[in-house]
Amino acid sequence: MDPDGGTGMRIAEDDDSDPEERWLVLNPESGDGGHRERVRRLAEERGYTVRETQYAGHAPELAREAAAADADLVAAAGGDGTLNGVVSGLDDADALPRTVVGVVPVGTANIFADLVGVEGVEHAFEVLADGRERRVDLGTVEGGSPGDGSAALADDPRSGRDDADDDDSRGLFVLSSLAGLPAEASLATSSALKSRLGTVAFVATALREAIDFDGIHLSVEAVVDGEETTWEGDALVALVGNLRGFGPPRARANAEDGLLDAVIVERMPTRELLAEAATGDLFDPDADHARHFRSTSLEIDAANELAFSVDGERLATDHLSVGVRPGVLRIKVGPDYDAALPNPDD
Ligand SMILES: Nc1ncnc2c1ncn2[C@@H]1O[C@H](COP(=O)(O)OP(=O)(O)OP(=O)(O)O)[C@@H](O)[C@H]1O
Repeated sequence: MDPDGGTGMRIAEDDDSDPEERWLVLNPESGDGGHRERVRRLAEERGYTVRETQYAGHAPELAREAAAADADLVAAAGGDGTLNGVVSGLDDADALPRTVVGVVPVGTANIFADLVGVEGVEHAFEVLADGRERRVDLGTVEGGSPGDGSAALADDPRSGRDDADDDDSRGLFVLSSLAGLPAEASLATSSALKSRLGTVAFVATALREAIDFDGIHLSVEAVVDGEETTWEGDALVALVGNLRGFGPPRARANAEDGLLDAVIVERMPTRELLAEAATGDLFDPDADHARHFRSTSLEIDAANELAFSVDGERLATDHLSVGVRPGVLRIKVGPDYDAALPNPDD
C-alpha cells in the first residue's frame, strides 16, 4: 500500500513536525537589565516559549524544563553565565545531542556571542532562524576531591536536582576557566567596569593596577600530544580556554579542535609586567613569561584554595581537573564566525 494511502498523510506529518519547539531562557538581570520587554516581544513574535530566570542559578532548571518539553532549540538571553547555565541544564537532561543552542547577547561582556559572530539582539534572532549550526567542544571542570563539598559553583543551587550534592563541584564551560589575578579581579569587579573596558583591556588594566599581586603557586599537569607535561611555579594567571580571545590570533582557543588552550602567565618583576601588559604581549605564547599548552586534560593544584572563574562564575577549590568533550555542543553561529575562529597555525 502506498504509505501515504493517497491521503496526503505524509504531508500532514511533516507539517506536524515542522514547527520547531523553540525556547528562550531570559535572564532579566543580565547586563543593565533594560532588555527584558524587548527580548520577550521579539521572542514571542517568533513563537518562542519564554521563561525568565527568577533567581541566580535558575537557568539550568529552566533548560531542563525545555528539554522535558522536547525543545529543539534553546536560546539563552543573557551573558556568558546564562549561556553556561542553559548548556549545563541541557546536559543534565542528556539533551545536548538533540538540542540546538543559541545566544541572545544582553549580558555585560557577551564574549561567547562575539566569538560566534552574533552581533546584537535582532541579529541574534536572525541567526537563530537562519544561521549555520556548528558543533563545538565543551570544557569540563571538577574541583576538589569529588564529593568532599570543598568547592561549589557559587549562585548555583541546582534546584530540583537529585544529585546536587555529588555534582556541586563539577561544571562545564563554554569559554574558559581561569584563576589568578584576572579571576580575583573579575569576580570582584562591577559589571559596569567590565563593560566599559572590555575583557582584554580589563585584564591588562587589572594586571597593571595590581602590581602588588603576590601570584598563585600552582602545579599543572597537562597531556599534550599524549605526553604528560608539567609546570610548577608562581603564576599571575592560569587560563584554560575553549573559545576565548586572549592573546594573538594563533593563541586563541579553537572550540572545534577537541583541545583546550592553557596559558600560564608566570609571576614576573613589576617592570616586565608593566611592559608586557602595555604592549599586549602578556598572553602571547612566545612571550618570556608565558607558557602555552594545547591539551586534552589538565590537573591544576594550588597551594591554597583559589577562586577560579568558570565562564565568569565562581568555583573555589585547591584542585581543578579540566577536560574537554569534543563537539558536543550544537550552536547557531553568525556569518562572521569563521573570521572569528582562530587559525591555530597562523
Ligand atoms: N533573576 C535573577 N536574579 C539575580 N541573579 C540572576 C537572576 N538570573 C540569573 N542570575 C545570575 O546572573 C548571573 C549571570 O549573569 P550573566 O553572565 O548572564 O550576565 P552578565 O554577568 O551581565 O554578563 P557577562 O557574563 O556577559 O559579563 C549568574 O550568576 C546567574 O546566576
